[in-house]
Amino acid sequence: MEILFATTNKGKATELRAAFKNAGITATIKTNADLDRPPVVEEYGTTFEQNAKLKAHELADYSQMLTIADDSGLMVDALDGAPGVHSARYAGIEHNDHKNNAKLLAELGGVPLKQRTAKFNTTIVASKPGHFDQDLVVSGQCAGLILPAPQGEDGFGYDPLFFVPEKQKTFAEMTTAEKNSLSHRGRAISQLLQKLPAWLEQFE
Ligand SMILES: O=c1[nH]c(=O)c2ncn([C@@H]3O[C@H](COP(=O)(O)OP(=O)(O)OP(=O)(O)O)[C@@H](O)[C@H]3O)c2[nH]1
Ligand SMILES: [Mg+2]
Repeated sequence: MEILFATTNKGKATELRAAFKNAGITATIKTNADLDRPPVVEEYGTTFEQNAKLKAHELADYSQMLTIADDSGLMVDALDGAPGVHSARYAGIEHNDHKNNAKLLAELGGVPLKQRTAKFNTTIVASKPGHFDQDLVVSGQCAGLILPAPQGEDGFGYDPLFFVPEKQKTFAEMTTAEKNSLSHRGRAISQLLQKLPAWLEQFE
């Protein structure tokens, strides 16, 4: 089986491929980087589900492949849920992980650790070209704390700041397998893998 993962984020692709492999699924996972001039999707939705559907539908139309897309974000309680659906472009137009992390730390300046609670969400949508009214939608969450300084070298995005109390580690201090075992994305992917076989059957 060949699946397109409609993403430009290499970290997401690494985690999804590892989770599929760990579950014994032998699908070939392609991403936008494997396509010739893939469309750039404008993520103008106001929810994770809307943005995941925008990515899945545009790339499914373009590639005519079975397509999944992931829209994720970090919700920080002391910031009233920001950056939320705007997590990728938190630092503005010229954003990158480093600038996003710096902005997050600045916004949380002076807030004590106990009040730096946050939650990650991943929503994944699976879409079949021509059948967008039958999308499969799953989500996963993970709770943690935003540290006052980065810790760890692995992962991507806000990983060095996101501390998971049960493990006493940030996501950036975990292996891919360990992060997948408890992360928002890992949980969404396990929902996806549970539901995918029955969802695919309706198209046979
Ligand atoms: O610390 C993190 N651990 C994660 O597990 C994680 N997953 C996503 N993110 C960040 O949150 C935004 C999502 O935006 P997003 O869903 O639009 O993704 P993206 O724009 O990077 O790629 P694409 O899939 O849209 O092409 C981006 O800034 C990502 O870097 C994470 N940060
Ligand atoms: Mg994006």
